Amino acid sequence: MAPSAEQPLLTVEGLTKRFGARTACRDIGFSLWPGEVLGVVGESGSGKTTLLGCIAGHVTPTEGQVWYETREGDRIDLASLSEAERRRRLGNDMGFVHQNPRDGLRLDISAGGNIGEPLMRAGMRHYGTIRSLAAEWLGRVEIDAARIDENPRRFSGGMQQRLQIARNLVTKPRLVLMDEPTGGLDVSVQARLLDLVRQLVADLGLAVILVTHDLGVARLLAHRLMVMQDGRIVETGLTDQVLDDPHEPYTQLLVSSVLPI
Ligand SMILES: Nc1ncnc2c1ncn2[C@@H]1O[C@H](COP(=O)(O)OP(=O)(O)OP(=O)(O)O)[C@@H](O)[C@H]1O
Repeated sequence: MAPSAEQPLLTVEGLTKRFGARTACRDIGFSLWPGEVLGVVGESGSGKTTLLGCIAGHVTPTEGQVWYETREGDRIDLASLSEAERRRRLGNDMGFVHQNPRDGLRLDISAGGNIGEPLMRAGMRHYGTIRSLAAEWLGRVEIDAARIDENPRRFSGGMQQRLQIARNLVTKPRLVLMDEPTGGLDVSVQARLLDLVRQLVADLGLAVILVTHDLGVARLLAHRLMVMQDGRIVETGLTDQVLDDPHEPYTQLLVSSVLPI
């Protein structure tokens, strides 16, 4: 179970996103508590990625608020902040793991550089400390620390994804957004990565919003599930409850694999 806390880390209220005549997200509202893993599932085009983008700041909502409880205890609306202000207030408190690791890594620098860069951005200056933290994090994501100076272009897809995760977690964010983190990988590589993610999330007490097509991934990682259809939340509840005893007809179809997700 997710640890309890007095205040939600994130509260989304009345979030709507329209692209011209198309409404990708409609009046979305939910809260996420520290240490909680929330899975977001639904068929293709249901608005999952748009919702994640609105929280991450990649997409500007048309209406609504994204309240965030900062480390200092302030409640700020991320939807109303400029990019610079968002960076200033949030710092490294929120990570984003892309489906394609190439979107979240720098392929022109070494593996160690990919982990060290966010530390330097956070103000760390001592080269020896940065390098030893990078080596430690390579080990934590099961990459041989001897490969610290290698370019990640030479890594397999699974290794690149693990490096992307290390780059995101090294600065100790409290919230990590994940968009299909195991999407492009072989089944055996997926299983190993899922184990690793599950362990890191538990060890670090991370809150996660996980967008996934894969209900198996959702079952393994998520404490709670939110089912989206046509931009709306149609069902939400504890993961086992939603998957084993879905109440809404749409969720029943989704769980019985009738829908093309
Ligand atoms: N930049 C955009 N411009 C116009 N329409 C968009 C844009 N981004 C998303 N949409 C539309 O918004 C709706 C929701 O898309 P979104 O990508 O959020 O769904 P999704 O559930 O993440 O789907 P998938 O699982 O296929 O990624 C879709 O109809 C999509 O075509």
